[in-house]
Amino acid sequence: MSDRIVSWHPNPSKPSFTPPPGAVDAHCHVFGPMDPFGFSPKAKYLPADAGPEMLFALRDHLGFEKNVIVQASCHGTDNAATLDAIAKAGNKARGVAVVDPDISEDELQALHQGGMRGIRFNFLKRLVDNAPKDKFLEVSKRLPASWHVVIYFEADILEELRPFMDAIPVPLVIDHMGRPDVRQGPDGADMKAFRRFLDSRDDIWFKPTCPDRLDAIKEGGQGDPWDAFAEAVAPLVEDYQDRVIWGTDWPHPNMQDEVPDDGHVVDMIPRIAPTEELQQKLLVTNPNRLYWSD
Ligand SMILES: O=C(O)/C=C(\CC(=O)C(=O)O)C(=O)O
Repeated sequence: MSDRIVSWHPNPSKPSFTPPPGAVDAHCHVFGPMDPFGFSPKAKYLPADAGPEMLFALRDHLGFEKNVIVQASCHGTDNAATLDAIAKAGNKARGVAVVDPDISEDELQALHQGGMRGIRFNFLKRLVDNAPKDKFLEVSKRLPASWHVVIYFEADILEELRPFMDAIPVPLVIDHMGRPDVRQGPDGADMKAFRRFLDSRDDIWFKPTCPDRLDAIKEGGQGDPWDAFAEAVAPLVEDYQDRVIWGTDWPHPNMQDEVPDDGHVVDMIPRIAPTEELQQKLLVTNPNRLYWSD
C-alpha cells in the first residue's frame, strides 16, 4: 500500500550521549504490524508497520534498557498491538492505554496485568474526532491503584482544559509539555502558563520531548539541532527535575517532512539535562517511579 506513511529514519546514527544504566525511553509507540493488528477505521493517518522488533532494535542501538509504549491514535481504543509489544519485551516495557471511557473495572484490571499503568486523553483535533471531558473524568476516578492519566494538548487550550485537569484525582503526565511555542524562549507566554499549571499541583509530570515537532522548520522553528528547543526547555527541566520523564517519540507519527534522526534526538538529552544527576532523574529514577513501582 503506497499511501502508508513511513515517519521514521531508516538508519539512525549512534548518539554521542550514552544513557545511564537502566535508562527508559518513556514515550514511544508501535504501529501494528497491520496483520494481525489492524488500524482503527477512525485513524487519521495510516502508518507503515513499525512493530516491537523494530522498537527493541532501536532501544538497544540508542543505549536504552526499557520502553514505555504509548498507544497511538491510529489504533483507536484497541490496545492489542501495544499489549503484544509489552508482552514481547518481558519486564522491559510498560504501557499507556487509550480506552473507551465506558470500560469496565475488569477490563482495566486486565490492562494492568498486561503492563499498562495509565490511560491517555488526546485533545489534538487533527488526531481524534471526539474528546468527551465528562466521560474522561468519570473513568479517571476508577483507575487501578497507582495509575495516572497522560494528556496530550496544544498550548492554546491549556487554560480551557484547566477545570477538567484540576478535577482529575490521579497524577497527570503531560505529553511534550503541552506543545509550547519554544521560539518564545524560556520566559515566553507559553512557558509561563505551563509553569503556572505545574505550580498548581505537585503531581503533574511532563515530557520535555519532541524537539523535532516543536522546533520544526515547517512550524517556523530552526530544525535539527533544535537550538530554540534546548534553550526554552533546559530551565524547565532544572526547575521541575523530579517530575520529568523523557522519550524518543519513535516512530514519530506523521513526521513525513522532517523525519528526525533518533541519534540526534538522544543527543538533545545533555542539552536539556546537563548534569549526571539530572540525567539520572530524567531517564532512570522518575520513569521507574511512575511505571515500575510494583
Ligand atoms: O507521538 C506523539 O506523541 C504525537 C503525535 C501522534 C499521537 O499522539 C497519536 O497518534 O496518538 C502527533 O503529534 O501526531
